[in-house]
Amino acid sequence: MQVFRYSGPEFSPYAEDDLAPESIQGPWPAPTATGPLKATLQLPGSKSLTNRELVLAALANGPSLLRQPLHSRDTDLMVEALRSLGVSIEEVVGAGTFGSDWLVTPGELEGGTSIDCGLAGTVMRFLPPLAALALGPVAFDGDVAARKRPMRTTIDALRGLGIDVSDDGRGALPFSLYGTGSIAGGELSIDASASSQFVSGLLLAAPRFDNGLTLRHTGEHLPSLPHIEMTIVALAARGVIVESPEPGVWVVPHTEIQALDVDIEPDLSNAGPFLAAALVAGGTVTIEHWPTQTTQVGANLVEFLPRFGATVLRDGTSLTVDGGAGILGGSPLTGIDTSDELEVGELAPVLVALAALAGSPSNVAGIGHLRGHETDRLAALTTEINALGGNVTEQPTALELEPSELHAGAWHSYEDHRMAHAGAILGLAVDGILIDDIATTAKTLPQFPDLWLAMLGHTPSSPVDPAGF
Ligand SMILES: O=C(O)C1=C[C@@H](OP(=O)(O)O)[C@@H](O)[C@H](O)C1
Ligand SMILES: C=C(OP(=O)(O)O)C(=O)O
Repeated sequence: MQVFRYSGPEFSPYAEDDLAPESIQGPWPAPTATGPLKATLQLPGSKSLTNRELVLAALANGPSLLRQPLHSRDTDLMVEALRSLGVSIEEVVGAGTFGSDWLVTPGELEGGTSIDCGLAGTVMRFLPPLAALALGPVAFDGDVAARKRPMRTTIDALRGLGIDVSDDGRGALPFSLYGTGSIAGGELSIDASASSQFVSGLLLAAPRFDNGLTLRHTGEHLPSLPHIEMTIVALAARGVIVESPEPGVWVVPHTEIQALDVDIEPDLSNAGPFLAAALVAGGTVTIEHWPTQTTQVGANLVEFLPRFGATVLRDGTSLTVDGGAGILGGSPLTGIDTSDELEVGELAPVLVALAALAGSPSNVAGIGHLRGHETDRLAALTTEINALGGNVTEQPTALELEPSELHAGAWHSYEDHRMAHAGAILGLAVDGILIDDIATTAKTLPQFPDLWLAMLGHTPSSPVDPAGF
């Protein structure tokens, strides 16, 4: 078996103080697959669900227990921000494999604080409406890369709600708001075409506005609709019924947000690269605790991976992707053509990585707003795949891919966890891919390098069945 220059720790089920795989210094040689897979994995909790439940628990009418939440950079930033606003969040020993549960006890929201959003869209878009309910100033900033992400809609929305905001006019971080302790609410129009998170952030806080909120999206385009649905379902579970009398309009009543103990589902979008690996290496990858019903966009992998040639099997609460012989076993992938609007934009980097390895052309369309994600994902994917010999044409809102032989080379992650995932997928089939910053996966899955190696049979101490190797 090939030996990799991996110097990270043996897999341990989460070390509280060591979330980032910082022990991995320098470029990470993406391991190639040496045979068909037969791996069974558990994955940590969903970023999107964890950060919604943290916000709702912070605004609720009593304490809420979050079981098996995600412990990662994005969720830790949310926890720290809420604590600094006066919310108590205690670590509680739970039954989860990947860290403690969180007991969230709401308190009176206090301003006079600064919030580090890191590069987390959910922190920078969900927290300002909540922070505006506090009394006093709250400053928002984040990583250098975060200062490029679209925030004008949040800033305009706050002003539309009567909140005083000071910013530098770029429509981006940093900015400060001055809360007066309450928000009247009522009618508000926004253009959420750059991100669904603008809508979700307002809906999450709106039950605490004196008059609730009637929110109208005015732009032509509204991305990531399933994530708005996730927000509406999470609110409903806490007794807040959001009505949508017509597409792009949401009515949130002024009402109490009920305290609720919740189980956080595993992150199905982060299952993407692992399930995709079966199509490249061949064999099977099974994810345990796959929910039978979910609002997560990762559930759509069940629809997309078969279009490349996979078979998907459900067995109780496990989901298995069978890649057959896989590319490495001589079975080429079929390229895909997505519809006009890819609602599951979060999955795009994984789909594009598979498309780059496919034996027929692909068109991954309707992903223009991914230019405002952790990086401009259309530009980053095009640059990196083409640098390896790929044939990607970047269109304003789509990527077109033609089959091409890829070769060894550097893969830049651009501080984007899903770019790192895409590089790892290519590395399964292409020897000599060096990922510059695998540690960036700590944004939503600090265990990514360990789990990836374990899936490939490299760390027998991990919670993976290495049978078949
Ligand atoms: O609400 C959420 O949890 C998310 C919404 C989506 O954002 P966009 O609408 O900006 O794509 C998604 O891509 C992101 O990863 C998570
Ligand atoms: C777009 C993403 O993240 P964020 O929540 O920071 O927007 C993502 O995880 O793909």
